[in-house]
Amino acid sequence: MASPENALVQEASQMKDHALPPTTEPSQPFSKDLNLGMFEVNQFSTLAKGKFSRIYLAKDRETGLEYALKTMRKTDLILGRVEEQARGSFKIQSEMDHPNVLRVFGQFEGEHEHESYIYILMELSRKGSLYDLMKQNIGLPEPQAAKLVAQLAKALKYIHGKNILHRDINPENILIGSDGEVKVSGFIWSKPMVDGRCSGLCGLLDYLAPEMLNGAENYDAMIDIWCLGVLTFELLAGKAPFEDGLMMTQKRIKNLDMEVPSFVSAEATDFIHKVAHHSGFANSEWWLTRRQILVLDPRKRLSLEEIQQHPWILKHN
Ligand SMILES: Nc1ncnc2c1ncn2[C@@H]1O[C@H](COP(=O)(O)OP(=O)(O)OP(=O)(O)O)[C@@H](O)[C@H]1O
Repeated sequence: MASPENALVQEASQMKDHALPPTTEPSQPFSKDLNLGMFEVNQFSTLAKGKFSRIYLAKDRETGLEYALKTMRKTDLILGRVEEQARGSFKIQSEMDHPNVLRVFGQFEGEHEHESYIYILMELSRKGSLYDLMKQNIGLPEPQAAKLVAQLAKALKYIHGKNILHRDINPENILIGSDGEVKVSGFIWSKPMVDGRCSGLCGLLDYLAPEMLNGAENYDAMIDIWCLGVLTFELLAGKAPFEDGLMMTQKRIKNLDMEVPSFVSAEATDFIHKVAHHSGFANSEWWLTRRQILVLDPRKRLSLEEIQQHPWILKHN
């Protein structure tokens, strides 16, 4: 099973001065120190619960702008040994500025009913997460899935371009913006790469890459591409490809033991599948000449550029 590892402790970032633009959606970090009193928070209506957090709708009393406020009890973070990661993730995410990455606007600390909390003020995702979206569906329509995957590839290219590995791409960490666009979040396990590589075991069991499970001391950006492949499968099939008991899931990942359902189109299957299961594709020109996403050897996985050029992505975008 995934076990946490410590990320770098990082200082909270310096916020730049700004004036809030006259829109209903927040777009800039705050120039002043934040505190809970500045926001109207309905504590009885939780937007969602995370592993270490609760997320509330928070309205800026001065501007009326709405945010999502993530509240994390310090005791829970310390017990879960993730306090450093939580602080580090804010630093990483606050330096991101991309339409497909969830924005964070500020971080502050405070006391509430004799407990210490860390608060993170974020862009509000009004449509929840991919996890919420998939709860209602048995697989998404392919055009919708291909659009989401294309946006995710763009977001990952941006994140990798900032020398960061996300390391926890999964449906709960992909939020949906007001126009249905992808917003990557959940940077708690994200880490800067050193010479293009990272180390440590982390992430959701169903999404762990084989090189992590095989104990690779360090790995590269292909780890996130593996997760993108697992996610593509789950978006289309309605369940993750290796979903099973704890030990079996690991075994199945290592053996690439998965079966794309027959209702998934040939192009989409081609995008995600190990061809051996589908003899119909074993001799296809695409398979023989190009690499795939869900392959055991990270060096043979599609790159983010190749993903964007895949016929299934091009057809629906
Ligand atoms: N900005 C947001 N707007 C709306 N809902 C959100 C927002 N951020 C998170 N959520 C909801 O809360 C859930 C949990 O959030 P998140 O995954 O960030 O918490 P966590 O599990 O404590 O943290 P992490 O994934 O970093 O370990 C998400 O799956 C999503 O449904």
